[in-house]
Amino acid sequence: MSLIEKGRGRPAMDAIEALLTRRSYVRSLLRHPVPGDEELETILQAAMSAPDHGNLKPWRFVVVRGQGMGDLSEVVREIYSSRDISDADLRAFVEEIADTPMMIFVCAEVVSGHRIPVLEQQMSAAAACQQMLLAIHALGYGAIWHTVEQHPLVWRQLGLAEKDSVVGVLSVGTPEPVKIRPRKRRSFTSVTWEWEAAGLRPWDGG
Ligand SMILES: Cc1cc2nc3c(=O)[nH]c(=O)nc-3n(C[C@H](O)[C@H](O)[C@H](O)COP(=O)(O)O)c2cc1C
Repeated sequence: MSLIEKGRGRPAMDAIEALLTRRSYVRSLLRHPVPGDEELETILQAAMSAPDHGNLKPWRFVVVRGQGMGDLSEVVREIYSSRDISDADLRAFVEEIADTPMMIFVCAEVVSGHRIPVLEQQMSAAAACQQMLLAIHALGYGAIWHTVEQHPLVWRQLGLAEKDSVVGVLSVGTPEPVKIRPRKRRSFTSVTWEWEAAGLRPWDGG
């Protein structure tokens, strides 16, 4: 069975269908089950196929699941407890993290001073993030990409140096089916042009 055929007891989605139907889910809609070890390996391997100038693989993935989510929520509590946030909001945020079934941090672990600029390396890591989102969706799970604040506690826990960045954290789980509607997407035509010698022509498919 090929990697792409693996899906929770059923064939994984066709690639084009996965591209056209991927959507994000707010954390509160993500439940257990999470991808098992074999599926997780497929997701992580998909990330390794991201475009990568210089073949640097300038990224680091950190999977957080099980008790790890509780530990992570305590790190969040420590960071936010000194901030201007009410006890109730802090408690809700910490609980939201602890209740998230799984997270994957996607970090750009860049090579400084390389002929490949750091920005390109970071973009590669972002492409790896998107590869994971698509694989997660194709395997029948849901996810959302969130920004991560640069904080020494987080950097230490993720094993990052100051030059590195976190391009995002993916919250992963099984979307609660009752509340899910298909996403309406704008047509590509409003943002696409055809090159012509006389100037760009709005895309009309001709
Ligand atoms: C780099 C990046 C960072 C993001 N950070 C956040 C975030 O911190 N919070 C958030 O609500 N959405 C964030 N988003 C947007 C969501 O991941 C998601 O794309 C958005 O809710 C639209 O949903 P869709 O993916 O179904 O179009 C981010 C997206 C990207 C690409």
